[in-house]
Amino acid sequence: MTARPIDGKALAAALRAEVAARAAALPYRPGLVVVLVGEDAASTLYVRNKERAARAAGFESRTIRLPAETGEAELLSVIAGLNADDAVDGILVQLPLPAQIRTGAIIRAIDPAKDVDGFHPENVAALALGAPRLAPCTPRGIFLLLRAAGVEPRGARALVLGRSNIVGRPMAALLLAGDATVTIAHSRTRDLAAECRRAEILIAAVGRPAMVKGDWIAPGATVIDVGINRGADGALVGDVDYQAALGVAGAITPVPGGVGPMTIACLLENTLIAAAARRG
Ligand SMILES: NC(=O)C1=CN([C@@H]2O[C@H](COP(=O)(O)OP(=O)(O)OC[C@H]3O[C@@H](n4cnc5c(N)ncnc54)[C@H](OP(=O)(O)O)[C@@H]3O)[C@@H](O)[C@H]2O)C=CC1
Ligand SMILES: Nc1nc(=O)c2c([nH]1)NC[C@@H]1CN(c3ccc(C(=O)N[C@@H](CCC(=O)O)C(=O)O)cc3)C=[N+]21
Repeated sequence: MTARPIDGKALAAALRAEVAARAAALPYRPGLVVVLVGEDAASTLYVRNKERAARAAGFESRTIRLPAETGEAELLSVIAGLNADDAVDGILVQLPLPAQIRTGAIIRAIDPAKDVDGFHPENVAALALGAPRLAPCTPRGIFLLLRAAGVEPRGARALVLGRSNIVGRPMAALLLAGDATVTIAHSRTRDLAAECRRAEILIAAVGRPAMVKGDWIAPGATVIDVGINRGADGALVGDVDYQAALGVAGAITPVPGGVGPMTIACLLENTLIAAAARRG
């Protein structure tokens, strides 16, 4: 048996086209601003992809690039300016931030109505209470991928590998809101392989190249690979041993071309949602 690949690139293109059509019908252009502090290679790539997608959707899109040595007070004042700017519907501060800046202080400073990452405590709380407002883009994109692949979370045993604030935790909350039976595994989990093997839906978000082996996967399971890692040859590798998984899983997302493009499409969708809520 060969697993069915889930084409995130195609689904993301469809969602982006839908967002562009909805944006074209508005009497204003939705505005998205990305703030990038320093020059982390992966972040630079992501920011470029995002800017291109936002422009193609007809958004007003801007990237503010600040030097790596920027202080917290300086970044807070940039955010205050964006909060006050009526043309700005969405603010995304690219993570990770340099060590001299407290990430929590920055996230709390963003107007929750413009928090298109869904990382502000108010938006996190809404999701935790089962009534998501602006949901984090990667988990939201994964949820849409599952739906498009015809995978029903309701009643399914789901395993989320990873508990970060940007992927693992919100992913678990969304799956729970979708009536899955959710387990969260992490670096202190005793028998990772055994936990994975029980899952009908396996979401890998650890940041370890090809850590999830073929024999960790239940036959027929749906495998979502969030990992974006650089292999020895510089190529992108996911968190799952893709070749091995193909022979066991029922469906699987590739890297690249799986979760990543959906993250960007959902960022555009969140910006549209934020704009509609702010501007009516
Ligand atoms: N495609 C996309 O759109 C996106 C992709 N990514 C990618 O997804 C991956 C994860 O990102 P992110 O959540 O930010 O990463 P973090 O490093 O913040 O979190 C990793 C999580 O994995 C757990 N973990 C790490 N090593 C192990 C191990 N050996 N065994 C078990 N658990 C382990 C950690 O456990 P503990 O908490 O115990 O330390 C932690 O909860 C990365 O490759 C990242 O590049 C991220 C965002 C978007
Ligand atoms: N505030 C904040 N929000 C984020 O959402 C956020 C962040 N910080 N920091 C970094 C991670 C990582 N991330 C990715 C998004 C898209 C791709 C992506 O487009 N990937 C494509 C292309 C990759 C390529 O061509 O190299 C793919 O997987 O097919 C990857 C990674 C968002 N993140």
